[in-house]
Amino acid sequence: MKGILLVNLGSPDSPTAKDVKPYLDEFLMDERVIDVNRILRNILVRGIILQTRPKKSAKAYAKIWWDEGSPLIVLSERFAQKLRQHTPMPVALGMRYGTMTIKNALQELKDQGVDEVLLVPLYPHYAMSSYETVVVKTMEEQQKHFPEMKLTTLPAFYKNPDYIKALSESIEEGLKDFDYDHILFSYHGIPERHIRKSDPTKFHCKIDGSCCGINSVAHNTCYRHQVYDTTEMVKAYLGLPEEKTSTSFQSRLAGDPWLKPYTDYEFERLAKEGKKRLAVITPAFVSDCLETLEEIAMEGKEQFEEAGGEAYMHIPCLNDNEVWVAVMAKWVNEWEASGVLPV
Ligand SMILES: C=CC1=C(C)c2cc3[nH]c(cc4nc(cc5[nH]c(cc1n2)c(C)c5CCC(=O)O)C(CCC(=O)O)=C4C)c(C)c3C=C
Ligand SMILES: [Fe+2]
Ligand SMILES: [Fe+2]
Repeated sequence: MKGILLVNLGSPDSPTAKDVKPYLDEFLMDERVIDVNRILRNILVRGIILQTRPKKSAKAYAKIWWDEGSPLIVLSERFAQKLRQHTPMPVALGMRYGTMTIKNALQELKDQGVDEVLLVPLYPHYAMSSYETVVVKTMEEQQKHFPEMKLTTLPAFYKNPDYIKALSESIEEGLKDFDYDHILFSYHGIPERHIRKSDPTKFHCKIDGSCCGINSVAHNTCYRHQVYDTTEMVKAYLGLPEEKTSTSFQSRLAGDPWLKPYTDYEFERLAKEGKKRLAVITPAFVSDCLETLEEIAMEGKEQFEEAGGEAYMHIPCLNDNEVWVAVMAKWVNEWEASGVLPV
């Protein structure tokens, strides 16, 4: 029997430093997230970052935590629950980091008689620190614990017309009562080095957009290329004027150069340029989470208003939006019926 495994990033069990620490330890010790050799990663993560970050992150989590738990987990569960109503197949939900493990989710599917799994990384874009690490971890767990299971993976859906339609319509809905001067597409950042590492040709990606018009196999794994494609396709779908939109990258850690422009600098630039009413969308995330609810909806608002902005709105992620659930149901049900995956 076929079944569906949804995988998102994960969250700590509670917004306390005690629970945030082991979660961040697992997250940041992932070689695809902090991609230096193991010894250096140990020093960097355990010797430096984890000395102070858990307390700071726990405070941020406490600001967005819901009675039911972490927004990312609750919203992913709601999405899974709605998807179950649209497909006859068993649907399980696992997280790349934390206690809701991929192994347990695979076990849940096995217990329901599933021997053929479609893995759905809940990320629209390919990055080694998001999509790729989910695929690698799931393959490891499958080979180790469920060798009899067959595993297929949904491709990154950043330019799939059904996804673009669902995302665009959700943005349109979010904007219906907000008269905006500008829409900022803010994506999670990654170190520039990750772009070069993920380029199979080793020479295509120039990290300035000059390469993106040249057809290349590199685009299949280029996060920067893919997010700009999403922005352009949404702009085209909604007929948004060029001068009223821009793209930026949020959530960087100190150290190496990350993809630019940085979202926090953009808040200041846009406000100073007289864009008084700003809408922000965050399409790197399918579910609202710490990075959208705290960094963008709370901190971002403050930064924009301090720089002279007057009105600010964060448009929610797709979460358990009905159109989005129907799109995912269409993709998984087509896979069940004919083995065909969306492109
Ligand atoms: C080297 C560090 C990081 C990389 C690279 C990175 C890439 C990346 N992350 C997401 C999605 C999410 N990240 C979230 C939180 C988060 N991310 C990092 C670091 C990197 N992410 C940290 C340290 C944290 C924890 C919070 C903090 O201390 O600031 C979340 C939110 C999780 C939640 O519980 O709500 C998401 C989602 C993507 C898509 C991505 C690469 C494209
Ligand atoms: Fe992150
Ligand atoms: Fe390119």
